[in-house]
Amino acid sequence: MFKVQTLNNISVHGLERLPRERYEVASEISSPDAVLVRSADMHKLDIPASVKAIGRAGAGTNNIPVAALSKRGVAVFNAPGANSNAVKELVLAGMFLAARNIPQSLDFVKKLEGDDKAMHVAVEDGKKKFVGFELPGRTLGVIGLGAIGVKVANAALELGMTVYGYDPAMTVQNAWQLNSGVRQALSVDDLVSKSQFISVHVPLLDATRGLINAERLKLMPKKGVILNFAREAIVDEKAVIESLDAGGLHAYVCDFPSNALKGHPRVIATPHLGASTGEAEDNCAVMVADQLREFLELGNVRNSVNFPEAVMALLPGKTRLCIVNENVPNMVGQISTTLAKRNLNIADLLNKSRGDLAYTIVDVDSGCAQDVVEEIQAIQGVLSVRCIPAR
Ligand SMILES: NC(=O)C1=CN([C@@H]2O[C@H](COP(=O)(O)OP(=O)(O)OC[C@H]3O[C@@H](n4cnc5c(N)ncnc54)[C@H](O)[C@@H]3O)[C@@H](O)[C@H]2O)C=CC1
Ligand SMILES: O=C(O)CCC(=O)C(=O)O
Repeated sequence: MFKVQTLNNISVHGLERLPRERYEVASEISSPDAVLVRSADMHKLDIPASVKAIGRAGAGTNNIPVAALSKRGVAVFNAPGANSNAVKELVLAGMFLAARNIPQSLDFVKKLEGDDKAMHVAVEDGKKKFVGFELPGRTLGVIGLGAIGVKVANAALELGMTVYGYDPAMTVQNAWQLNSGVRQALSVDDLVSKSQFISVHVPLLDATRGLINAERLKLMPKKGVILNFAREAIVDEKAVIESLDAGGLHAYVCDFPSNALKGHPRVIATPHLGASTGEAEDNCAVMVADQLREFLELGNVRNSVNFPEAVMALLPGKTRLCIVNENVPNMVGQISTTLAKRNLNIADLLNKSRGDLAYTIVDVDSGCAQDVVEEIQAIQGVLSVRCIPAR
C-alpha cells in the first residue's frame, strides 16, 4: 500500500488514478510515500524521510524546495502544458480588459444611480471616459516561449497582432508548435522596446526575478500594458506602479494581487486564477498522478523537474532496484559489484544523468534482500535506494 498526502485540493479525476486497493490518499497521513501539491508553500515544511516523490499538479515548482529534495534523492514531478490553455485564455482576456478599459467601465456602471432614464443619460455621457483601442496592428512581446508562451503568441497572431518572442532555451517541441509568423526578439531589451503589450511566461528563477524592472519599463513604448500570469516577483511591482502613476504604462494585468496593487485604478488583478478551470485542474491532476504512480510502482521517471527521464519496461519475475546517486564516476561499477558479490544476475540496467544527479534502474533475476539495499545505500554518493519486488 502506498500513502499519498495531498497539500491542496486535487481534482478527484486525478485522485481516481490512484486505485484505493493500492493507495491511501489523505491530507493528514503519517509517513507518506509521496505528496501531491498545487501552490502550497513547501519550503518551510518538514518533509518526512519516507517521501520518495512530490507531484506538482501544475507547472511552476518554485513553491517546492527542489534543490534540497534532489540532495535527498527525492523526485519532483510537474504537469508540463496541462494548464497552458487555461492560462492562455486568461491572458487574452487580460489584453481585452486592458485595451477596452472594461474593469473601470464596470465600476462606473455599478455606481450609476437614479431611474433608467437618468441612467441612460449618464451612460451616454460617461462612456467617453472609457474609449479603448483595438488589438490588430498592436505589438505583443512574449517572454518565455514554453507551453503557455507559445499558445499566447500564436493566439495573438490570430487576433491580427504583430508578435515578438524571446526565449534563449526554447525546446524543439515548443519550436514546432510556434507559428512561423512570430518574430524573434534578440534580447529582452529588444523585445521590450518594440512591444506595446508584454506578457511574461517564464518560471521564477534568480535569472527571472525582477525581469521587468524600472529600466526596462523606460524602454517600452508609451501607454503599454504588462501582463504577468507567471509569478509575482518576475515584475517589479513598485516600478510598475510608478510608471502607471507617471502616465507611462496604460495598465498592469496580473494574477498576483498585493495591497499596493489591489486598489490601483489601472491595475487589473485576478486571484491566481490562471489554472483555475475544471479542465486544467483535471488535466494537471491526472497527468501528475499517473507520473507518480509509474514512479512508485515501476521506478520510471517521466516529466520530472530534477530527475532524468528514465523509462524501462519491467518484465514479470524481475526485481527492480532504483538508485539515485551523485553524478560521479564508478557508481554503476560499485552497484554492479555489490550485486555480483551476492550472486544477483543483472537482467537489465538503465543509467541516466541530469546535472549533479544520476538515476539507475537495475532489474535482477531473483529477489534481493534488505541487506543488499542497505549495502548499496552505504556506497558513498548514493542518495536513495528502493527495491520494487517482483510481481
Ligand atoms: N497563473 C497561473 O495560474 C499559472 C502560472 N504559471 C507560471 O507560468 C510559468 C510558465 O509556465 P509554462 O509555460 O507551462 O512553462 P514552460 O516550462 O513550458 O515554459 C517556460 C519557458 O520559459 C523559458 N525561460 C526560462 N528562463 C527564461 C528567461 N530568462 N528568458 C526567456 N525565457 C526563459 C524556458 O526556456 C521555457 O521555454 C510557470 O513556471 C509558472 O510560474 C503556470 C501555470 C499557471
Ligand atoms: O494550481 C494552481 O492553481 C496554480 C497554477 C500555477 O501557478 C502553476 O501551474 O504554476
